Amino acid sequence: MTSPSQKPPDDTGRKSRSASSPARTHKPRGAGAARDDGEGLAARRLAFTVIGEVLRSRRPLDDAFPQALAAMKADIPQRDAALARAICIVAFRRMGTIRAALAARMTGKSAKGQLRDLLTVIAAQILFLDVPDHAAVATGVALARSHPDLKHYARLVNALGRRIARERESILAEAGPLDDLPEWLHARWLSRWGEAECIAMAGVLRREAPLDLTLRDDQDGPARALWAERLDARILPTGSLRLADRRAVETLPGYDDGAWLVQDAAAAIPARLLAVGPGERVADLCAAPGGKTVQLAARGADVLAVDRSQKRLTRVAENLARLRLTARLRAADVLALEDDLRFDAILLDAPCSATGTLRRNPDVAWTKTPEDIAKLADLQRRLIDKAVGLLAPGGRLVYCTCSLEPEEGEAQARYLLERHGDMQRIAITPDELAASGALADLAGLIDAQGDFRALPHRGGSGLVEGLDGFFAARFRKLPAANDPA
Ligand SMILES: C[S@@+](CC[C@H](N)C(=O)[O-])C[C@H]1O[C@@H](n2cnc3c(N)ncnc32)[C@H](O)[C@@H]1O
Repeated sequence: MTSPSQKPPDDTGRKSRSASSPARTHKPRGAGAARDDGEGLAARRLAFTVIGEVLRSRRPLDDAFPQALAAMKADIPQRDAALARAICIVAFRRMGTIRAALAARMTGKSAKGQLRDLLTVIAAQILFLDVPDHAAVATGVALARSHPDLKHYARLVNALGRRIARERESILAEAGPLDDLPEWLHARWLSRWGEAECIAMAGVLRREAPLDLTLRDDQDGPARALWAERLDARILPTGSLRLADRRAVETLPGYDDGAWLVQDAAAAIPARLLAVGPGERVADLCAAPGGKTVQLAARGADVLAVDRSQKRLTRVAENLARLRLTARLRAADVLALEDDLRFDAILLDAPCSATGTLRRNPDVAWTKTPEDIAKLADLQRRLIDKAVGLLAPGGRLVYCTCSLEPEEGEAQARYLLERHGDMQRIAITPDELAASGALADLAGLIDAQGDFRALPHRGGSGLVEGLDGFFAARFRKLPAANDPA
C-alpha cells in the first residue's frame, strides 16, 4: 500500500518550508495525496474513527485499523485507505505537538474526546502530510457537519484548521523532540536516561523506521553482498540489510523465493545470540509472528514455536512456508506447557510494553500506562520461571523484549539470576553482534553486565538512522552434577 509522502523533516526533525519550497497553494501531491474537492472524506472518516477507537479502547493501531477498514472496505479506494493510515500514524507519532498546538489556540476551551480526534486528523495533515491545507480543513468541516455530536462545532473546526495552517511554521519551529512524548513517558525517560540521551532517543523514535531485512542464510557473507546489490540495500555492521528507501516488500527481489524476512536490525540479534545448531531441541516461546522462529529454523534446529494466539500463529506458519523452513507450532499459553518438556536452548521473547518500537507503533506511547508496565513485568517473571524449568541442564536461554523500560529488561535479568541459583549469565561480546569489523562502534550496544541494550540512537555511524530499542540477556543452566560438561 503506498502512503502519502510526509513533508520532509530538516536536521532537527522539525518540518520547515524553505524559501525555495513550493508555495502552499501549489504543494506537490504525493502518491495518495488528498483530492481537494470534497472527495477523500472516507479517508478522513476512517482516520477519525480509528484514532478514537485506539485512544479509548487502548487497542493497538495495528489491530484497530484493519478492522475498521474491513468494515468500510467496499466504500474506500485503496489510496484513501493509504491516506487514512498515514494520518493515523503521523497523528500518534506527533500527538504531543498536535495537542499542544490545539490547546494553545483554544483559549477558554479545551478540545476533548471526539472533537479533539477530529482536530487531530486535520492538524496531522496540515502539519505533517503532503495534503493541501484547504482539503484538510474542508473535509474536517464536512466530517463535523455530518456527525451528530460535532455539527455544532463546524465553525470552530473551520477557524481552528485555518489557523493551524496559517501558523504552521511557528508551530513546527517551537516543537522539540521531547514534546511528542506523553507526560508519563517523558518523566520516566528523563529520570532514566538524562536529558541529552533522551532528546537523541526521542528524535530517532519519531522518525519513520527504515526497512531492514534479515537474510535466510544470515551468516553467508558473499550472499549478503549479492543481495545488498540486488536490493539496492546497505549492509549494516550487524549484518542486516537496510533498504535505501521504503518499498512494498512483496515486489522486492527474493520475496517469493524466501531469501529474507523483514526484521528490524535490533530484533535480528537475540536469536543469533542463542547460536543454535542442527538437531538441537529449541523452544521459541511467545513466537508470533515468527521472525525469530525463522532464524532458529534456518540453522537446522528442531524448533517448537509456542504462542497463545492461534491467529498470530498462522503468521508464523506463513513466514516459515515462504522461507521454505519447518518448525513445530503450538497454540498454547507458555505458562501451561507440560513441566516435563526439556530443551537445549530457549528463546523467550516476552510480551512487553514495546516502547522500543515507537517508530513503527507510535500509538504505544498514548495507550500504555505505567500500570501496564508493572503488570507486564509480573507476567515476564512468571514466563522466566517457566522457561528456566523447561531448560535442560547445560542449556542456554535468551530472554529479550523490545522495551526501553528497565523493569522489562535489566531488572528481569537480575531477577532471573537471584531467583535461579542454577543459572549464570553468558556475557555478550561485540563480535557476536557484528557481521564484520566495526566492533568499536557496536560495543555501545552492550552494557556493563554483558547484556545487549539497543537504544534507538546508539550503534555508531553504521546505524545512524537508528534501530528499535531492545534488550537481550543470555544465560546458561549449570550442568547436572554428574554431567561431564
Ligand atoms: C513480542 S511478541 C513476539 C514476537 C516474536 N517472537 C517474533 O520475533 O516475531 C509477543 C508474543 O507473545 C504472545 N504471548 C503473550 N503472552 C503469552 C503467553 N502467556 N503464552 C504464549 N504466548 C504469549 C503474544 O501473542 C505475542 O505474539
